[in-house]
Parts: sequence; structure tokens; C-alpha cells
Amino acid sequence: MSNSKSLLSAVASLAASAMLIRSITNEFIPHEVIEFFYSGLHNLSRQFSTQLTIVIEEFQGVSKNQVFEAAEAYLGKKATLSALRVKAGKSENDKKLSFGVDRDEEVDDEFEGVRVRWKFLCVQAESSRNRHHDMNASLRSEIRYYELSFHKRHKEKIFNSYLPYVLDRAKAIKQENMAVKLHTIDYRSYWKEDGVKFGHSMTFSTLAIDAGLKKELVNDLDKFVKGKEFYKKTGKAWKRGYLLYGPPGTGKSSLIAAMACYLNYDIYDLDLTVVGDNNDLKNLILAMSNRSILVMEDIDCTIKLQNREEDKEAVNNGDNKVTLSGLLNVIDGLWSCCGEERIIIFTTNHKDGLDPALLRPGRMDMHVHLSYCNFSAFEQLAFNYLGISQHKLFEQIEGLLRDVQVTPAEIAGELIKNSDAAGECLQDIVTFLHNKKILQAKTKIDQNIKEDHELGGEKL
Ligand SMILES: Nc1ncnc2c1ncn2[C@@H]1O[C@H](COP(=O)(O)OP(=O)(O)OP(=O)(O)O)[C@@H](O)[C@H]1O
Repeated sequence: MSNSKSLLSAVASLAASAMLIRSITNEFIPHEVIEFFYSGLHNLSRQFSTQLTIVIEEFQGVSKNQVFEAAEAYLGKKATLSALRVKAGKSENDKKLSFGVDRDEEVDDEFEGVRVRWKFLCVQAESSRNRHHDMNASLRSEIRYYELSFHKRHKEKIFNSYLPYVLDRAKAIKQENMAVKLHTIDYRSYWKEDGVKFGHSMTFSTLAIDAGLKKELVNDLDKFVKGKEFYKKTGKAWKRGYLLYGPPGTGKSSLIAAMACYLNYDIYDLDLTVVGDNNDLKNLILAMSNRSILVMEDIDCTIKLQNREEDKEAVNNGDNKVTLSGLLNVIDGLWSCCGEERIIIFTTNHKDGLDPALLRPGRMDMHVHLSYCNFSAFEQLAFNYLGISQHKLFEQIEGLLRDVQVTPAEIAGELIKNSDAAGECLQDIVTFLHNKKILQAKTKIDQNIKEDHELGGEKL
């Protein structure tokens, strides 16, 4: 007790002496001398300080500072790990919650063994009124900025590697959180502004295609996305082309939706019949964003593409149409080098109807045949619609699927009719497949008879 009393009186007398010294100094020592003393002290402490701090303000003049925006996105998730107060929010175009650092909060990070500390700060705009270069500052009520501190000896690494890494990561984080959009063109051959939120819920887990093909496609996409260095090294444009072909209802559009959801890429749906000419086509390609999928559906029937000779004729005749060479330029000509991380998909029901120039090796990187429903695709559909992985009727259905040509769309149509009662539904599918088998056998016989007749007619 007496100890704490004497400690208190010591602190009190120390404080009183400090105040006395301060008032004596203020009164008797000239202001300039005090300033000189303080700045000397400041310089001395700077010389001994091992820390370097980078200040990253929200605005650079009138425009937003991209490093500030990147820090906001990059630190969001990290803030949930170490900060004591975290901001959370979600806009209509976000897929999930996003987080942010609250004011005066600190976030620690580590990069290649270097520890750094971020701090988010806000000051009233009045305090920076004398910053003439920032015209906008007076219009804003506060100046927001990050301070990034680290040991001086890591200066080079932070400037040359860490900050570029933060910019890259932030870009990826923003893109991951953005809902996929579908872009279509308007009557003037421009992409409609903003696009619409792509509501398709097809994913690779619900897509009913052969399991082996599915795996191959996912691996191919993974390799493409991670291929930045490979494309740079080989001097190739960072793009990939897929030709999806197969009968109607085998899942070409569904596969495109699954790819877009998997990669989180926007889809640009290009209807060539609406595009005025090659020049319009070129402008549309230039206006697409990176990390996107350009889709041209039913390429064989939306437009009649002239071959190279006819191209010239079309141009001479002033025909305002997209020509085959215009299209080939998008695939592997000069226009194809615009942008990066882009996928081009053509779909067709009749691969044979396509111009051989489009099919030449190397033109479309992967030709994907989507065919009739096999048992592995059926199992996926049964799981999607009925929530079951096995049933006593599966064996019978497997046998029937070997003999019957039926599309996944047809099976999906049957499954949806009675999805509450799995047993009844599967029984209906057996009947459906039986009937289809009989019908297909009858059609085949009729066809044979017809061909025999035609042959007989020719002989006569
Ligand atoms: N492989 C599949 N996996 C899951 N569902 C499928 C599949 N194929 C078709 N479907 C179902 O059938 C519907 C129509 O299929 P989709 O539009 O993908 O076929 P498509 O091959 O693109 O047809 P088209 O050639 O007529 O454009 C889909 O909305 C989906 O419900």
C-alpha cells in the first residue's frame, strides 16, 4: 500500500516537472530553436529506424489509385484472419460476401518470408487542403489510404514482386467473386451494355456426359487457365478453341454453361446473322473482355460462309456479310491475338456441313463429340433428378441404352415428369426406352426397304 502511494507521488511529481520544463521552454526558448531541436530529433530517429512505410492513397489526382483498389480486394479475406473489426458487404453482381479492413485496423501478411503490415487510415479532408495537386480532395470529406510497412532491406522485393503480386491476386479475387454475365449484341452490332447475369445452374458435377470425357475437359481447362507462362514461352496467343458437335439435345449449350461456371468467365453469345460485316466482327472481338468465352452456336446454319474465292466476290459485290476469312481471322489470324485468356466455342449439329477450313488441324484445339446418352450419363441424370445412385431397374436401363439412341435432353424430360417417385419414374423410363427401341428398329427396316428399292430402280 505504502509502495503504491510512493509510486503515485513519484509519477505525479515527474508529470509536474515535465509541465514546468515545457512551459519554461515555451516561454524562454525561441520557437525556431525548439523546431530545430525537434527536427534534429526526428532526423536522428529516421536514421536509426529500420522500417519503411509506403502510403497508398485512394485517389491519384482525380482518378482512382489502382494499387489502393487492389489492396482493398487483396486484404479483404486476410482481414477476417487478423483484424479486430472487419467490414462485410455484397452487391447484386457479387457471388458471395466480400470483406474489407475497417479504419485504423492492421493486417499482417507474409510474402516469400518477408513480413509486412498493412494499416487502413482515414483523415478529414480539411487537413490536406494545401495539397494543390489533388483537386478532388476538397470535394471529399475524408482522405482514405493504406500504409504498408516492412523492413527497409526488403524494399526491392516489395516494389518489384510483392506489389505486382497484390495487383494480380486482387484481379483474380475480384473476378472469382463476380457473377458470370451473358453478353449479346444489339441491332447496331454492338455488345449490349453491361450484359445480364447468367442464371444457368449447370456445372460439371451436374452435366451428364461420359465420365472420361468430362475428366478430359476439366483437365484441359485447368491446363489452359494455368498456361500463361506456356503461351508466353511459345509465342502463342493465350486462347483456346473448342468445336462442340452432336445431335440436338446432347448438351452442347449445357457444356458451355458448365465451362463458364467452372472458369467464372463471362459468355459473349455471338449471333453471326446479326453481324453486319467483317469489320463489325472485328470490333466486337476487340470489345470483349479478357477471361471470357465467345460462343457461336449452330455455326453451320446461322450463316452461309463463303470460301476464299467467294469472299473476294462478296467484297466486290459490296455484300455486307461476315466471310469465312473474316471468321478464320477471329480464330487464328491477327484479331485472335487481341486480349488474353479467351475461349472460342463453335457448336454444330452437323460437323460434316462445316467448311473444311474450319476443321483443319490446329484451328479448333479440341473437337468434342457430344453423343447420345450412355449409362454413365444416365447415372448422372438419375442422381440430378431423383437423388439416387442405384436401383434394381438400372441394369435393365443400361442394356436398353446400348441399343437405343436417346438424348440426355429426352431422358431429362422423362425424369422430370415424376421426380417424386423414383421407382415409378424409372419404370416409365424403361417403357419409354422399349417403345423407342421398337420405333427405331421399324424406322431402320423401312429405310433398308427404301434403299433396296432405290438400288433396284437404278439396276433397271
Ligand atoms: N448432357 C446433359 N447433361 C444434363 N442435362 C442435359 C444434357 N443434355 C441435355 N440436357 C438437358 O436438355 C436440355 C437441352 O440441352 P442443350 O440445350 O444443352 O442441348 P444442345 O445439344 O445444346 O441442343 P441444341 O443442339 O438443340 O442447341 C438442357 O437444358 C438440359 O436440361
